[in-house]
Amino acid sequence: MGKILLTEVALRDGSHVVGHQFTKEQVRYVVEQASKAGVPYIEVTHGDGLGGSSLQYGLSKEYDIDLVKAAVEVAGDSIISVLLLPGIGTIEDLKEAYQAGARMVRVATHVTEADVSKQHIETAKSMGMETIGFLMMSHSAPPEVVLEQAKLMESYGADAVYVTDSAGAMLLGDVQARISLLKEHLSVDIGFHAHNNLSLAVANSLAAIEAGANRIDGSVCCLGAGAGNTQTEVLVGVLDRMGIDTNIDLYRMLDLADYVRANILPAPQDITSGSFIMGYAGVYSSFLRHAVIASEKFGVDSRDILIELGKRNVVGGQEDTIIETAQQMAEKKVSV
Ligand SMILES: CC[C@H](O)CC(=O)C(=O)O
Ligand SMILES: [Mn+2]
Repeated sequence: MGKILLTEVALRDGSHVVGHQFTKEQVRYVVEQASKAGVPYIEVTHGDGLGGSSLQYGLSKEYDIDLVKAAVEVAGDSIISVLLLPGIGTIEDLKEAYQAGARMVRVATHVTEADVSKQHIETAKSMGMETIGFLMMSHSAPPEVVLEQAKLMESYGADAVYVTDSAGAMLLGDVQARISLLKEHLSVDIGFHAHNNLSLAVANSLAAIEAGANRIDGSVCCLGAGAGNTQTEVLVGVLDRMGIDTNIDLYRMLDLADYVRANILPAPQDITSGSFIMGYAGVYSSFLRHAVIASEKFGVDSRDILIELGKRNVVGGQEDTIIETAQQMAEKKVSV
C-alpha cells in the first residue's frame, strides 16, 4: 500500500466550532507545528469555504485571504489548501487565494451537483493549483450516482475526488461500496472526509483506505463540525501501528493536539445528543448550531428539527430553511 496523503482540516472544518473566530496567531501556530510534523496539506478557510463570511454562515474574525497569507508564511513544505463552494465563493475569491499562496483547492458540491464545479475546477487547473473535487453528503446518493458525479469532476480535470461524509452518517459498508466503485472506475486519486457523529470516523477512514483511498482528511483534536472529523493524531498513530506510511511525526501531532485542546477547543469535541442525531438522521454537520438557535427561538426540540431536516433532504446552502422548518414545526406542532 502506498503512502497516505493527509489533509489537516482543523483550520477549516474546525472554523464551525469556533464560530469562524480563528486568529492569524492561532493559524500560524497550528500550521507551523503541523508542517513541522510533516502534514502535506493544511486547509485554511472559513468553515463554509471562501466567501463564507456572511450573516447567513457566520462572520469571520479575520478575512480568509489574510489567514491564508499567515498560513503560507509558516507552511514550510506543506501546501496550503482552500475550500470553495461554487455559489458561496467565486472565481475571484479563488484567484485571490492563489495570489495569497494557496496551491490546492477543494471544490465542493452537493453529491448530485458536480456539474456546477466545472468552471471552478478548470480555472484552478489553469492556474496550476492541485485541484480536488469534494462530493458532499455522499451518503445520500447510491454508489452508482457518486461514481457518475465523480467522473464528471475527473473529466473537468480534478486531480482527486473525495467521498465526503458531511453528515457523519456512513457505516463501514457505505464507505467501502462508494470508495471501491470509484477506485475501480477512476484514474485519479480517491479521498475520504469523515465526521465522527456515529463514532465511526477513524474506522470509516480505515475502511476507505482498505477500499483504495489514498487521501484522507484528519482534524487535530477532532476539531470540526458536529462531533468533529477523523482525529488526526489518532489516525496517524493507528496507521503507524498498521505499518501504513503517512510520513507524519506522531509525537509532534500529539503535542499539537495538547496545545489545541488547552488553547483553542471551546469545549470537548465529544458526541453530544445533537451531533449523534445528525449522523443518525443523515443531516449536514454544520446544521447543528443553526438547529440549536432555531430550537431556542421556536421552542422545538433541536433533535426533532434535525430529524425533520433529514426527512426533507435539506442540503448545504439551504441553512435559511432551518428556521423556516422550526417555525412550521412550532406552528403545526409537527412531531417526529
Ligand atoms: C459547508 C462546507 C462543509 O462544511 C464542507 C465539509 O467539510 C463537509 O461537507 O463535511
Ligand atoms: Mn466536513
